[in-house]
Amino acid sequence: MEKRVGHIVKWLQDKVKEAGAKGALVGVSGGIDSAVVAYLIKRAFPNNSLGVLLPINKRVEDQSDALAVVENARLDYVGIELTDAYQTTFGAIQENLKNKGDWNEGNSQLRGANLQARLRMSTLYAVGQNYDYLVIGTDNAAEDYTGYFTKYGDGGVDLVPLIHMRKEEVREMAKYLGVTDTVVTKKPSAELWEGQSDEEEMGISYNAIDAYLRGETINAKDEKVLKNLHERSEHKRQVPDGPAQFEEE
Ligand SMILES: Nc1ncnc2c1ncn2[C@@H]1O[C@H](COP(=O)(O)OP(=O)(O)OC[C@H]2O[C@@H]([n+]3cccc(C(=O)O)c3)[C@H](O)[C@@H]2O)[C@@H](O)[C@H]1O
Ligand SMILES: Nc1ncnc2c1ncn2[C@@H]1O[C@H](COP(=O)(O)OP(=O)(O)OP(=O)(O)O)[C@@H](O)[C@H]1O
Ligand SMILES: [Mg+2]
Repeated sequence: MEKRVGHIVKWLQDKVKEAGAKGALVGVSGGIDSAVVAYLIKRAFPNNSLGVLLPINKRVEDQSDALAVVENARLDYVGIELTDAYQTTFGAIQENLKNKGDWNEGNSQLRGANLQARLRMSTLYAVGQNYDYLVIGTDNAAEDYTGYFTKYGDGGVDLVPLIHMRKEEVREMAKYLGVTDTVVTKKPSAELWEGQSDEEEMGISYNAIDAYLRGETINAKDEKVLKNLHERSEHKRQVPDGPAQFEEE
């Protein structure tokens, strides 16, 4: 495991150097993926790394798991509450679309959730440029394959060090790095709404996704769910499409 950690750490150092940047930052949620990245950037850039706590509808001091992560990783950090920014922006969208008679209540929870992820992304870039740090993403292989992330939200980052790691491998690396049991064993959640659970929302378990990514056969129902998630999210793994170059006849 030390070699695998070293491989990613060296890669992070090379990429940051190549970009002419000074270091790296990550949004720390209190979940396992960002905890692993927090430890990795601390190793790669001991004096030029930052954890950013971005609570929405919560106080920084109430993000106890995220605070424990940065403290245990000895990672410098800053907390920025985005509750007002979120409520003002989503409130203005709602008010204006309602006045226009076009407000769609149907998927408003999901739209609000995606706005939260994108406000976090915008904040991370603004903080990153302050320090000349790159923004490090936390997407793992399972999230990438299923498209379980917000396009240009938590998916809007400069580097993705965990992208080839299954959830089980992230867990193993977390234990190795010294991430606390509370974080390692916590049920994966985007925490974009009360009671949200990755596995319930996706309709498939990380164990089944990991098994598929290991090349094993999974049951037909899981395979169908997975195939559907993967196909529907293909656009998130591509650069935006454009028409073919127009040629005058
Ligand atoms: N074929 C296509 N070609 C080009 N663009 C296409 C498209 N289909 C949709 N789109 C665009 O993509 C948008 C939909 O994608 P997107 O905005 O990502 O939204 P969507 O995939 O609907 O939702 C994001 C999912 O990721 C989950 N999530 C988000 C953030 C963090 C985490 C976490 O684990 O922490 C999880 C969230 O709970 C939700 O299930 C559409 O509104 C449209 O603009
Ligand atoms: N409150 C928050 N403060 C800062 N960053 C956040 C916050 N919530 C989410 N993020 C960012 O969004 C990323 C995506 O969330 P995601 O839930 O997939 O990862 P995680 O919370 O680290 O792990 P898990 O998937 O096990 O919950 C996080 O890793 C983190 O970088
Ligand atoms: Mg989470």
